[in-house]
Amino acid sequence: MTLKINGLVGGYSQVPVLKNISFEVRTGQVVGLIGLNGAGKSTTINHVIGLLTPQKGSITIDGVTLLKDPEKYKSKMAYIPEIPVLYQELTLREHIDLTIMAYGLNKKEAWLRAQSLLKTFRLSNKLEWFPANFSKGMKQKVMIVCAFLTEAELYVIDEPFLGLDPLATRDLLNLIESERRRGAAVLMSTHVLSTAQEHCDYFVLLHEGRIKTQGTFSELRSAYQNQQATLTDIYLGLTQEVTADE
Ligand SMILES: Nc1ncnc2c1ncn2[C@@H]1O[C@H](COP(=O)(O)OP(=O)(O)OP(=O)(O)O)[C@@H](O)[C@H]1O
Repeated sequence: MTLKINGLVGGYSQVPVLKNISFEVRTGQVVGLIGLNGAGKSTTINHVIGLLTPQKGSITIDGVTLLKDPEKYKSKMAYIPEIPVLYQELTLREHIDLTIMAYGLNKKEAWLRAQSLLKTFRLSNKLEWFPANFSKGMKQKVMIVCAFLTEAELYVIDEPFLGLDPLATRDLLNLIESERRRGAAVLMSTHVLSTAQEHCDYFVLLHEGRIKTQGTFSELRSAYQNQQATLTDIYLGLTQEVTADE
């Protein structure tokens, strides 16, 4: 699987927030989309999931655009939004059934995976609960369970660690790693740079809708001319550089 973003110009109505964005996410890769507030991370993700249409450039999954074959494009992807979106009138069990139906999964196999995910995220005894009864973190865990039970080829995760407790953060990171080993690709935006440094193997640093730099951590360190630099050092260095430029 290859997600290819090529020369993307995009954004909202007439305002092109993103200016010529190009990067790729391949099978077995965890790519971190890093940037300051308002850099364009969520806008990029909204283009990838098809909420926004490119003004210029293209986004393809294995050569297919959303326009050309929406079913094929979307079936390869599972998305976890920054703010959980759940159906108030559906129980946790019904959310899982709905996901199984929407992705055309084998019900028995998918429920086996769901049971294991529910156990991991300590939700096994809450199958009959409605979203109104869940805390913010629990809602996020429901989104995680539903996304990961699909065994997607590509996971798109917007700010995955906000609102998760340390135990759930660790469990999500373990899950991402095991899915990566299975052959899935992950694109995630995050501000938690220490975690990104440890768990992503490629980084795209956005600033004001442009890619400031991209590469593996060792490539970023080389470009920054400091082999001891942390991702936070590089990020802050980039910010200062940008501020100084202005
Ligand atoms: N619905 C919208 N309509 C118009 N402009 C928007 C909309 N959403 C975001 N923007 C603008 O697009 C730019 C990029 O925003 P985006 O949400 O992609 O940033 P981000 O990197 O995800 O930031 P954060 O870390 O704060 O979530 C900002 O200038 C923002 O004001």
